[in-house]
Formats: sequence, C-alpha cells, structure tokens
Amino acid sequence: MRLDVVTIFPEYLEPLNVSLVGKARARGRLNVQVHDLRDWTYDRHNTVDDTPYGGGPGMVMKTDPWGDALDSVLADGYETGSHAPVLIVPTPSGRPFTQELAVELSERPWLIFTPARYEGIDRRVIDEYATRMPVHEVSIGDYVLAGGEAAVLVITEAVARLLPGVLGNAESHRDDSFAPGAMANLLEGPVYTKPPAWRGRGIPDVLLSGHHGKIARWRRDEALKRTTVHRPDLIERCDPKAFDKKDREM
Ligand SMILES: CN1CCN(Cc2ccc(Cn3ccc4ccc(-c5n[nH]c(N)c5C#N)cc43)cc2)CC1
Repeated sequence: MRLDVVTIFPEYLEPLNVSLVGKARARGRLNVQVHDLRDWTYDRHNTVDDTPYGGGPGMVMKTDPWGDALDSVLADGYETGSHAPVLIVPTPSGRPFTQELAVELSERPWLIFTPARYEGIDRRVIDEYATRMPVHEVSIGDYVLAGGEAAVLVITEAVARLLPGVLGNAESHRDDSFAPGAMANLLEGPVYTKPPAWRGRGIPDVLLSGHHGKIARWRRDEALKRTTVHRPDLIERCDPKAFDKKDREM
C-alpha cells in the first residue's frame, strides 16, 4: 500500500516513523510519503490561505497549492506504478470513521490524505478530485480539533494494523471490538498479566483455570457487561445467535 499525506505540518506526521506503522514501512508493507503543501507555493510568504468568500471567521485554504500538490503526488504515484487512489479528507463535518471503513481502506492500493487547517480547504479542490477518484470525507469523532493531521495518524494506524503481516499475531485483529464474529460490536473486557497478586489484588480464578471454554465465556460476559455500561448503543447490533454458537463450541 502507498500512502501520501499533504500537510503544512509535515513534522506532525513523524509518529508514522515509529511503532506499528514504522515497522510496516521498514518491512515494505507500507510506502508512506509526507509532502509539505508549502512546496507548492510561490510567493514570498508561502501563502496557503485567504479570507472566506461571503465573510465569516477564520481563513480558507487556497485552491492552487492543493491542486498543484495533488497533481504532483498523482503523477509521481502513477509513474512509479501505483493505481486506483482514494482521497481521504479529514473534516469535522465528515462521516464517522469506523472499523468498517478501516477494513475497506486497508484493501485499497493507494490512499492520499489531505489534512487541512484553518476553516478547511476551498470546496472546489474536493469537487475537482472527486471527478478522478473516490473521496472519503471523514471525522474521527464528535469533538473539534485544530486540523486534520491527528486524524491521519488515527486512520493510518487503524488501517495499517489490518494489513497482512503487520500485526505480530495474525489473530489479533480478528477479535477486535468491531470485527465480525461472536465478539463483534462488543468492547474488550479486562485483561491481566503477571504478577498473580499486586497490592492485594488477585486474578479472576477462571483465568487461572486453564478451562478455555469457561475462559472464553467469562471474557464474552465481561465484554457484554462493559459494553452495556459504556456503549449500550452497540448491544442491539450484537448477534445473540453468535453467542449461542460460540457457547456450543466452548
Ligand atoms: C465559526 N465556526 C464555523 C465552523 N468551524 C468548524 C471547524 C472548521 C475547521 C476546524 C479545524 N480543522 C481544519 C481542518 C480540519 C480537519 C479535521 C478536523 C476535525 N475536528 N474534529 C474531528 N473529529 C476532525 C476530524 N477528522 C478539524 C479541522 C475546526 C472546526 C468552526 C468555526
């Protein structure tokens, strides 16, 4: 997978050099190119913004730097063999970013991110590139950030961990809260490791029992409890039959 990011804060994307995404890059699973939008400005102040038509607070990111940057990124990608790009535009007004979308994006060969700042990007830029590729305008949550770079880090990590060979234990993402299966749509329950006692607190006996069926059932029940408290909205999405099937297997 090729991944391009165009931003006025390339240093914000340094975390893409470390941990899971950094390892995926080192292993050649991910080719990440971060581009400074100001490289496509030609005035003395490297201007990327201007006042909004119609008035109102804040500034809007100008068309030309984005158009020149995206044309350059696309030309380079196509020249080096990439194809079928998808444009991802983080925005507070976007559709919620979900695990389902992470899975969909993880199956694409080329993602191009345009994290903006100020009040966002002149609409004509998105409209122009929507004629050439799928565009996903996404929000990572119901809170207001100052720009889209944090969203790029979040989306990139959620997608990269789904790429083949990136997670150490291939099963790890199979039982994710939002992955299909009996634990689908359930939040993870509590986890424990050594020592067996810590400041007078022990481990649930079932986890020391070695009875895999009972352990699986306990974990599912704990996940149900946690989901009921923190995300009751997810309960109705659970497939109760999946539990019965899982019980029969235990
Ligand atoms: C007067 N009012 C008129 C409405 N604006 C709305 C507004 C406009 C831009 C910004 C800052 N910003 C710029 C680019 C950009 C990308 C993503 C996000 C973002 N925020 N939260 C998420 N989950 C995000 C994601 N993903 C924020 C961004 C914040 C708020 C405020 C002022």
